[in-house]
Amino acid sequence: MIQIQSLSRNYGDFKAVDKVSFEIGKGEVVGLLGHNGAGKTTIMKMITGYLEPTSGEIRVDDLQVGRDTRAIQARIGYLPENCPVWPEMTVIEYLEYQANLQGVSENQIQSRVAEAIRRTALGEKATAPIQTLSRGYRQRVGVAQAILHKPDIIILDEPTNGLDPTQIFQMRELIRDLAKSATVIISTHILQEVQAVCERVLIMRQGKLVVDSRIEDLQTGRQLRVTVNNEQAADYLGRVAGVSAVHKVETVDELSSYLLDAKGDTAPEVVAAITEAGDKLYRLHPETRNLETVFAEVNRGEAALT
Ligand SMILES: Nc1ncnc2c1ncn2[C@@H]1O[C@H](COP(=O)(O)OP(=O)(O)OP(=O)(O)O)[C@@H](O)[C@H]1O
Repeated sequence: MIQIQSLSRNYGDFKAVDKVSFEIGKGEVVGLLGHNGAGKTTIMKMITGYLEPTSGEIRVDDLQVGRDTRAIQARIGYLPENCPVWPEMTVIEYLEYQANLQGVSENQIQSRVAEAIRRTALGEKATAPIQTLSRGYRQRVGVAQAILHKPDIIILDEPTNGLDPTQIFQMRELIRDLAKSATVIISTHILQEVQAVCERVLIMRQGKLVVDSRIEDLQTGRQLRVTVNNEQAADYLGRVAGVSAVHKVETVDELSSYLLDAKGDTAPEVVAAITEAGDKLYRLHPETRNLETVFAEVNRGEAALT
């Protein structure tokens, strides 16, 4: 449904987004995860046609951003990072105004606004001026404006930013509800956000896409953590049968730790290789790879798309 091909955006010499490619299928709920400044907002602005790519291509089915930006925008509901809402308008006035801007026909505006208010549980605040709403309610108004035109793609930039735990819970419920009828992309720097609502994660680091995986695939991955008295042990650990990759974690007091991506139980072979190399084994234990450990790998600069 959405195809991103070698997408880049530079600001002067700085590469905010660097040759990113991915595809998102109809109905998927995808989390775009990365620390502040990783390039998430820049990607979302390019998909929604509000920012021009330096190079690369964005397609939505047979439409192309640039050539068919208007038609694509008609299919996308977008909650920007800092949702601009008019403080003096009431919720209903604002949503009617937005529905108008989004090209909803005059005779449908009332029913669309009513439906958006119902889905975002804004009923009791419908006639309140936006400036009197809490941040959680204002975020919901932002989501309500994004769904007025019944988009089949919903893009939410940091939807739970600044919300308290109850509001976060409510926003997640809302996102799950939206996901029943649309493809959803959520950008966040919060792991739990992705874990709570997404089935797939794209992890960005310094403008590059470094992980693209289904969450359940990440969680079944197994790793062995090994500590030996050799800083160069990665050379032979990588040759052990069943070990597909070696990530060096740290060297402390002349002891080096490595994480080995391993298929099945390779512990006996790893011990044999360490003995054969004449090194001393200080620690060896299995670790379950999950979103948290993968994100930590990414931020140590170890994970890379193969
Ligand atoms: N208009 C701009 N001019 C120059 N640099 C920019 C501009 N917009 C963004 N950047 C830079 O591009 C990089 C990516 O920014 P972006 O907002 O996409 O990151 P992000 O992952 O969404 O971060 P955050 O979680 O903080 O919103 C950052 O280093 C940012 O400073």
